[in-house]
Amino acid sequence: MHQTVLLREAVEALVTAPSGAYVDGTFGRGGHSRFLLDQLDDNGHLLGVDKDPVACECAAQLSSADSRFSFYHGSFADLPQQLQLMDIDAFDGILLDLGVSSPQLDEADRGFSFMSDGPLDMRMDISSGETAAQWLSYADTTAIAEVLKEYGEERFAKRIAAAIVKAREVEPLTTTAQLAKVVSEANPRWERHKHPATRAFQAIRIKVNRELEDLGDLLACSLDMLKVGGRLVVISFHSLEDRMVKRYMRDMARGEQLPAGVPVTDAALNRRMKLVGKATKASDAEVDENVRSRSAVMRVAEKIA
Ligand SMILES: C[S@@+](CC[C@H](N)C(=O)[O-])C[C@H]1O[C@@H](n2cnc3c(N)ncnc32)[C@H](O)[C@@H]1O
Repeated sequence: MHQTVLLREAVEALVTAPSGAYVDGTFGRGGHSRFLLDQLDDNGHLLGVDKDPVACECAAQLSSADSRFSFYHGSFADLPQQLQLMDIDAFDGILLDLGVSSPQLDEADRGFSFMSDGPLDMRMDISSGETAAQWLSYADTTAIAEVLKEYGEERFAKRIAAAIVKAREVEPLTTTAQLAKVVSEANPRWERHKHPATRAFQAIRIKVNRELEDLGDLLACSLDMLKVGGRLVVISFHSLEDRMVKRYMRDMARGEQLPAGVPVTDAALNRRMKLVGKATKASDAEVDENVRSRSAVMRVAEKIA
């Protein structure tokens, strides 16, 4: 089961008009979406989005029960095209609760987990794209090491990448248990409370699902998709995502990203967003109930011009 993180905090920050049009870009099992629909009146609308086919099935039940809800199976990076298909010009709010859901991690068949054995897949959308096993079957040591370093902040990236390439020369890496073993044996650093394959699995998952590219694409077009007064609410679970969100919101709020030649003193005129509150973390009570919420950081910005 997926326990929704920062449920009330995120929805309350997002909804400014009960008859508005909103997006839940990471529908998952619909925890945020259901509570969000409770805040909308009969004229409100919510578009759910998720790459995961299981999320799709869950969303189908919700759309048949509630005509204010519709769903798109695909990436939130495709939102501009989805907006064009709707009879509105812009959204009142966009919510992202990034990363993977607990059912994705818990089901061995999805291949996300080093804790249980399954096929080495790791795709959120199992209907398209390359699996982790496919990528690891041909990527060279440098490419693997770059991913481990950049997306997993893994200090021993080169050593682990070399071990992966050596292991696949003996037999193809097709299961999560094989990968976890190779990585663990090559990793000299065993951190307390952290499996030695945690960083490598996170990195490969981010690569396979193009997670940071999708987030970058969404951020780049989010302003154009929001009404003035509309809000962007993002919950991140690791520093790479949070850094991107923080920088984007900060730059928009400072009026940076000026066209070439515009004096910096005009930056204020170029402000496009204002920050709403400070970064929010889960309360101690929520962390006690749901340990996954420990690393969540929520940031909110509102379009002002
Ligand atoms: C943390 S879960 C969201 C849980 C949800 N808020 C709930 O309460 O049930 C993240 C979800 O986002 C989806 N996801 C991640 N990146 C995505 C992307 N770029 N486009 C669409 N869905 C994405 C994943 O498949 C997963 O189902």
